[in-house]
Amino acid sequence: METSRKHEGKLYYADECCVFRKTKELYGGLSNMASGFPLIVNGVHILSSEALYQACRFPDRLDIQEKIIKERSPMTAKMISKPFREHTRDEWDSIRIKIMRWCLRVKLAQNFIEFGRLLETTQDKPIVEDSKKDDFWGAIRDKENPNILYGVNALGRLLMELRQFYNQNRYSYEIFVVEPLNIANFDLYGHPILRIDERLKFLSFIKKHLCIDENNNNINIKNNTSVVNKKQAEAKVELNTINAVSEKSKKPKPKKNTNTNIKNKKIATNKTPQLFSDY
Ligand SMILES: Nc1nc(O)c(N)c(N[C@@H]2O[C@H](COP(=O)(O)O)[C@@H](O)[C@H]2O)n1
Repeated sequence: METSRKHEGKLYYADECCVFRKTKELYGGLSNMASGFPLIVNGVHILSSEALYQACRFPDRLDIQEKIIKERSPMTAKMISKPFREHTRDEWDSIRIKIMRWCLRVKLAQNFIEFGRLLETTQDKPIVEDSKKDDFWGAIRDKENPNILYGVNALGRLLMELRQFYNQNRYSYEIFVVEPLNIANFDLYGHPILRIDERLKFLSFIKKHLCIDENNNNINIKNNTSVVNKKQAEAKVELNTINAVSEKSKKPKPKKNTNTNIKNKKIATNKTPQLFSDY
């Protein structure tokens, strides 16, 4: 159970990580606050993973779920839930990581090209949500050295876990089929949340963007302008640009850990296991 363990904070060097705060920044799409990654659960259209996560707090309150889901802005969806926090389901703190992991899996299954591409651009670097005051979901900048962030970074860690899952299971059944969580009252609008199965949708997406010549069994990408192809080309250009920029901006590392507040904190690098696999 999450509550029985203390989550360990980690120290991150921003210049070695993929950091996101604002949704319009390079890695902003990793934030639950990002729009452009719509979801459908039990046939209900939900505009962001934030709205889905917040709605999961209130399985017994259809009215609150509806208020959250009908909000256009993800941030407002979170804010609108605040006055109702006392109605949050009882065991929330012990299941919120599981719920967030599930929300991210749905985001990937239903936005495979866009979100997968974004995960790819993070290579194998630590992913960190740069937060002003939330050192559980994100990590907070050190006042003396803003290159240093410290926090549990739960969202960043779940995204790294998802990236690993994506790299190991790309185009597989597991990516496109997301089972509901095995917890009581995992409900939306009074009905149990059902399995999400995006296989047919993804297949028809692929078919739409391929020319299938059934006479000689050839499969061609339409005029080289298929969405998949174009996105992959764009991702390559973007990655090259990121690499070029980070090569250019290689500068001597700032002095590390001179600040006594952070001296004994664990430093996270891309070699540090930082997943939540046991939850
Ligand atoms: N207040 C706020 N502003 C942002 O810009 C954020 N990215 C977040 N963090 C996100 O809030 C969600 C969790 O909220 P609660 O645990 O219900 O407070 C989660 O998506 C964080 O990533 N918060």
